[in-house]
Amino acid sequence: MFDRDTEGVRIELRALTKHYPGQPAPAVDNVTMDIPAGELVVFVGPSGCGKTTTMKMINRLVEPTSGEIRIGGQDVLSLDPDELRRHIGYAIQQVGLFPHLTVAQNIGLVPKLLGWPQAKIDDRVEELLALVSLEPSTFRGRYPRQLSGGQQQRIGVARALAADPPVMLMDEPFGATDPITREHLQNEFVRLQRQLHKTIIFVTHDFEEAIKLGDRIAVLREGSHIAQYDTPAAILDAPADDYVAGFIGQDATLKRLALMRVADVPVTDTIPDPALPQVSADTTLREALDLMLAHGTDRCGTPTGVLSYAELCAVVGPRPEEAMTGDR
Ligand SMILES: Nc1ncnc2c1ncn2[C@@H]1O[C@H](COP(=O)(O)OP(=O)(O)OP(=O)(O)O)[C@@H](O)[C@H]1O
Repeated sequence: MFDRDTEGVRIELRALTKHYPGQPAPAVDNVTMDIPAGELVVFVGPSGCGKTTTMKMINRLVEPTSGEIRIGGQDVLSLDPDELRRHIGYAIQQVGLFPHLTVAQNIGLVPKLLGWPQAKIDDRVEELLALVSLEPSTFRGRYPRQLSGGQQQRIGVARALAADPPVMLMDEPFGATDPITREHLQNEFVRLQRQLHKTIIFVTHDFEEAIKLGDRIAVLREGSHIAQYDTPAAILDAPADDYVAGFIGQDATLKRLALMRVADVPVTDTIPDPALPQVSADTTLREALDLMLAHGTDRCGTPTGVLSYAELCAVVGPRPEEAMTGDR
């Protein structure tokens, strides 16, 4: 199988099509796309455009009508589907934890199927619970009904990571949580992916989530046709057409701030001021701006000094619409 290495491998879709029987048009129509090794690619698009169908063909929960899928160069359609699924992490909104199994048993399910010795499974469960910020001694023996929605989704992500697959498919995995929990899970997930370098396809309706998590975003139309496939910054700077611009909405500048971190901005005032609200190097500029607004100040303390509102605005430069009406 393609997972001799636990870091990501490339995924290639070639003329991939799914026509469900009895439907007038294909749900996925002739899609060709490369997902680079170790990158997180987000599929965004309206309900029914074929995001889930595209994803489910990759782990063969849905059989393609035609086309090719390669993972790490290997032809997926020639592999045994059950065997394939044991080597691809899969996390979904409904989580799908088994109610009669403990957290530890749920996480250990795939490693057990793969024949890992129990001691190795136990170690892995401990490691994964810590990774998703749940105290192992508190949570390993609990049943899913004894967890909050956000905790269940973390277990879902831990379970998908259990056998250290190079490829993860994630279908709105944080969808069922409130905005604060969701933001927390997203931040943790960004941190995790920086360490793990999996190849991840992540489906969401939420363009903000796509910007925050994606190395690249595929904006999809009906039939999974690709409207634009590029980095978040490139899409925000130059949306391919009105359809893509519609996803970005009015606040492109704020979204660009969410892409940058405090560490990206050189500050001129390098004298620390502990009286100011403080941010870390990893805080996004959007969060730094929110903090300034919440404290009614135009400055905040950073690990290297003081960041001002003016410096923060300067990094995003002119807004795209201003740039377009500039001196041309
Ligand atoms: N098993 C099925 N049989 C027939 N049609 C289906 C089946 N599953 C999905 N479809 C249809 O295929 C199209 C694409 O569905 P899909 O679930 O892939 O879209 P999606 O973009 O993931 O939508 P959502 O964001 O609402 O989950 C829809 O028109 C849907 O009704």
